[in-house]
Amino acid sequence: MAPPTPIIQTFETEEQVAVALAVYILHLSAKFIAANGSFSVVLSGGTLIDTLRKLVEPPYVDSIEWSKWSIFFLDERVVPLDHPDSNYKLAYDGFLSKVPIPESNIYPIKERLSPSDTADEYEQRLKQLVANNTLRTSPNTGFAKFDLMLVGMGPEGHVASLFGWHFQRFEKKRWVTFITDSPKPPPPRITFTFPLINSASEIAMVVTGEDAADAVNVALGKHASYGYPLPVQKVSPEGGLTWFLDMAATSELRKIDTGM
Ligand SMILES: O=C(O)[C@H](O)[C@@H](O)[C@H](O)[C@H](O)COP(=O)(O)O
Repeated sequence: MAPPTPIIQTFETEEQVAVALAVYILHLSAKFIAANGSFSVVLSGGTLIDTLRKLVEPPYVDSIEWSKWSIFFLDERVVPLDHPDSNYKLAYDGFLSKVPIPESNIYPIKERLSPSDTADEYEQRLKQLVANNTLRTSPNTGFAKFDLMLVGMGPEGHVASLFGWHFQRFEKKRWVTFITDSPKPPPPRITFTFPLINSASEIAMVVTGEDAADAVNVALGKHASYGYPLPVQKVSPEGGLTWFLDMAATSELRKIDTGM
């Protein structure tokens, strides 16, 4: 079955993106908790965590059943969890420390393993969570089916730690893989693979700021089907895909094509 058509939402400012994202997450949280009694959320690092700031403020923060949430990491830098480069630390300081999600529902990487062992261990943990019905499975792919992934994009179109000319983006079998030469520092990371990402129920692509404008133009502009796809163009979940963009991120997309 063809994936559903993406919904593209553009807002004047990043502040408006933050509000719209909070409303979207609030609705999905209520919907999945009503249906399944739980809500599994996967976080990217980067500016996304700051764009989640409205969710931890009234009225949103008080309308969410945080005890039903579980938190996973789309990609993670292989550093201790209290290291300034850690996505867990970024998420904890900016988001997780401000909401009552039970600690046992938060799934950071295991520290002090090699990148390869860190990826293996995280993948095994996800498989155990599927086996004990904490996570659901996609009947189509056999991969875990997360309720919501919140995905950022780098200026050259990477998502998670899946970069343009690095082989990890082609992985078909693994759920979680590793990279030791990430072009975005720090080099050692683990990352969800595309088959796992695209098994999700809902993905929000949250992209703000002028640095992203060229890649947004490639991904969503009229030449999107030309040439070799950026990693972001391979985000195509079974469920819904919603883009949250500010005007700065769409500045190239909105330029009138004069043919010159
Ligand atoms: O660990 C990471 O670096 C992130 O998970 C990465 O994939 C991020 O989401 C993008 O690079 C966008 O980052 P910005 O929002 O900071 O541009």
